[in-house]
Amino acid sequence: MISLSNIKVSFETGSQSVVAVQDVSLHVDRGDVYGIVGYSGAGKSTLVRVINLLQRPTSGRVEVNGQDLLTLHPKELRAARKKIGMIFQHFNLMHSRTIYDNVDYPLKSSKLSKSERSKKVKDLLELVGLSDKMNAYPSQLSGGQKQRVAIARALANDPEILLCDEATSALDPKTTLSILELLKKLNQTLGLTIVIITHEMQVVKEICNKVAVMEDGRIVEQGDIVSIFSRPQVELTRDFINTATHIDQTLEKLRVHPSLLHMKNNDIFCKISYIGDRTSEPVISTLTARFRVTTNILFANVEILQQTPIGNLIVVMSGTASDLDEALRYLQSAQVAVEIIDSRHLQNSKVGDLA
Ligand SMILES: Nc1ncnc2c1ncn2[C@@H]1O[C@H](COP(=O)(O)OP(=O)(O)OP(=O)(O)O)[C@@H](O)[C@H]1O
Repeated sequence: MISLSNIKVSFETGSQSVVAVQDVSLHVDRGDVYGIVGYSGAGKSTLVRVINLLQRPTSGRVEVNGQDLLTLHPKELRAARKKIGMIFQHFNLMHSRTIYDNVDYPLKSSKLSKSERSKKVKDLLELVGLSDKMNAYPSQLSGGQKQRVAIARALANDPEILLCDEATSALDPKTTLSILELLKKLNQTLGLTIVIITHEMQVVKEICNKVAVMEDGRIVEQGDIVSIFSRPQVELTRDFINTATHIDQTLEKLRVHPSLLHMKNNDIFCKISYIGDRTSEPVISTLTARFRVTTNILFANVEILQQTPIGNLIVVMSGTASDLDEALRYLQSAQVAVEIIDSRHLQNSKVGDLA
């Protein structure tokens, strides 16, 4: 559906040149909900604006739905752009017009009759749950409601793609979830392909089936959400995941209150991660039953991503040195990832040695 190849975007400001996007290739399939995550300044907004050529790349190729956008004439490009809706962090509604008029606005150049247009606007407002706000003005709506209006407006020309530029960043967590639910519904019922850029892995976790992680204008890691969450390859991705799964808050608490660990000589302080329907209980009970290793669970979390459970535990394992070695070998053979955080037993190991 979307294929970006070797995209570079640089901005010339006076004597300086800023490279915002550097050699990015990205492929989004029809029906994907594709997340692009990165900290501020990573180049996400610039990249997403390349998809509808709001930002022309300095070099590279932009293909959308089989069309090479950079070769289109202005009229063809306008038609192609109608099939790509976009929503923004600050909604960008017209404040002097009613909600009805905001949604109707993109239909001005359509071939629909007046009554067809009116039906379309009403249907769209119903789809986003705002039929009763038709005659209100944007200033009379909450942030979540404004974003719903923006979504209805973005859907007016029946786009096949919806680009979301930090669409939930100005909303509280509960409203964020309701907007993500709506996007999920649109993806499932209309088959809408969605690209979401965000600085929150939490958002990606809720709704995306694929994710790319951006840093300094480059994509440093990309793949399906379950692989990325269960086996992140780069430190930045781990940081984002640890924040989204609350692991870093737990580690911070343990750093501040090390007495909570109750560690003895041989003990191993580690993170255990597993994927699929294997639950933590058999793993932990096997450690005790087969290897005489007891496990103190300091934190446990299961995320369900794309119907796949991914479990993370932070534990202290206690036992004799040889029993602990055997237990670690068993965990590895059982496809359970172990990341040593600190270990007196393995004095010289680093975090991630056994991951
Ligand atoms: N029009 C512009 N002129 C000059 N530099 C720009 C322009 N637009 C973006 N940049 C620079 O390009 C880099 C990437 O910016 P971009 O807005 O794409 O990042 P981002 O990941 O979306 O961050 P944020 O979430 O803060 O918007 C930044 O260093 C930014 O200053």
